[in-house]
Amino acid sequence: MDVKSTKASSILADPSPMNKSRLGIRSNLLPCSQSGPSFTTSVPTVTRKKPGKLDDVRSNGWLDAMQSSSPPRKKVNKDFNGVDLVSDEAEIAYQFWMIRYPSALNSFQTITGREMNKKLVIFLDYDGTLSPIVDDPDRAFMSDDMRSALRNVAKYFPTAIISGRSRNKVYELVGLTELYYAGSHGMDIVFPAKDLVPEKHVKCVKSTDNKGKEANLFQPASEFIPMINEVFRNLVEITKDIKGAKVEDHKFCVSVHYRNVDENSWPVIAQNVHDILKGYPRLRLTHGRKVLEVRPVIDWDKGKAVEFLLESLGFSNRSDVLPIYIGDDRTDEDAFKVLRKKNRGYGILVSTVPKESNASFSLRDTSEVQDFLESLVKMAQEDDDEDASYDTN
Ligand SMILES: O=P(O)(O)OC[C@H]1O[C@H](O[C@H]2O[C@H](CO)[C@@H](O)[C@H](O)[C@H]2O)[C@H](O)[C@@H](O)[C@@H]1O
Repeated sequence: MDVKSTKASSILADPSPMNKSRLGIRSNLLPCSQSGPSFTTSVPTVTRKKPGKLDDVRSNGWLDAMQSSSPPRKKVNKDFNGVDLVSDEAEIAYQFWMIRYPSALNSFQTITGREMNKKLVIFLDYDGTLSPIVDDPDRAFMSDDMRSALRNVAKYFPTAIISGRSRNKVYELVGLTELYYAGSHGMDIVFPAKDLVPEKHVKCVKSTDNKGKEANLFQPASEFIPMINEVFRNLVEITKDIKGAKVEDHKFCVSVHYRNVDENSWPVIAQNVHDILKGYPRLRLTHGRKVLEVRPVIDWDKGKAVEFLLESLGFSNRSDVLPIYIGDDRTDEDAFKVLRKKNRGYGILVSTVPKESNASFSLRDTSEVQDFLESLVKMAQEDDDEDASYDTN
């Protein structure tokens, strides 16, 4: 489906990178924060079990990153009738922030640039983008309406999901065979056998896709599977007495959730993960939304996965292709950066609160993501109708 495009000006304020060497600690134990949050809060006060024991995670920034890893709950006041009012100040701050990251809904024509005949390629994150953030990661379901919007989008545009979850898990949650899936932050990609294997990535092997058709499988971190299995078991063991902690095995990476852990125990959970990682110099830590993510030290992330998919679908270096990436998490910043750096396509950040990002536009929440996807479908249908009426005239 062809659409047409213009370039929008976009505004970015990059956060200053953390001075890692100043901290004098090993780089794999540092938070890999692509876009440090601008609204950090202080480290929680805890009663130390062992004096000095938690100094590692205090000094290396993990606790600050954990504190700011997900939007705080909105401050709600009551009006005279007891009706909830979200703080005006928060809304004003959000409106100001939107000057820098305009709503993708209000900027729809600019993004899709209908007059330039560009082919859109849609990339989406899963959690927080297609499904709302919930306490239990196993219950992060997509609504039927969202699924239907996604199915329709995929009818018109090549559409891929790039998730931190394992590829099987994200497919299980989405359940649409018509999409491309990249799991484990892009370290597990399946794409149709007819598509191109990017030359520099000879590691592809033959496999089958979700329809049982022949496909190519790209797993750049396959040698890490035994190590990830081992670290998963160690993390399960070390966190088993921390109430609310949950460890997920994503095949090429491991997630340690602390959303349901009492905040006073966050330093303990961080220190435990830190202690385990000391034994694995080839693994590193990144921060997601109330989750610590352990993954291999390889030069691969969601940004690289976007480039890989564009190349394998034959869309690389094509000026008539416009990639759009929608995501809510710090790991999505790698994808936003790729699009921004190459000055092609647009990153759209999903956020209910102001935060620094390499994205160019914003959407407030999953319901706005759904609206955006439905608008894409409507636009594509209108273009089809236009073409049909042109043909019959
Ligand atoms: O890249 P994504 O598809 O966004 O995956 C990132 C992580 O998402 C999941 O965790 C997040 O969503 C959960 C469900 O809403 C929530 O409970 C958790 O606090 C969030 O961090 C998933 O469980 C993780 O393994 C992914 O790494």
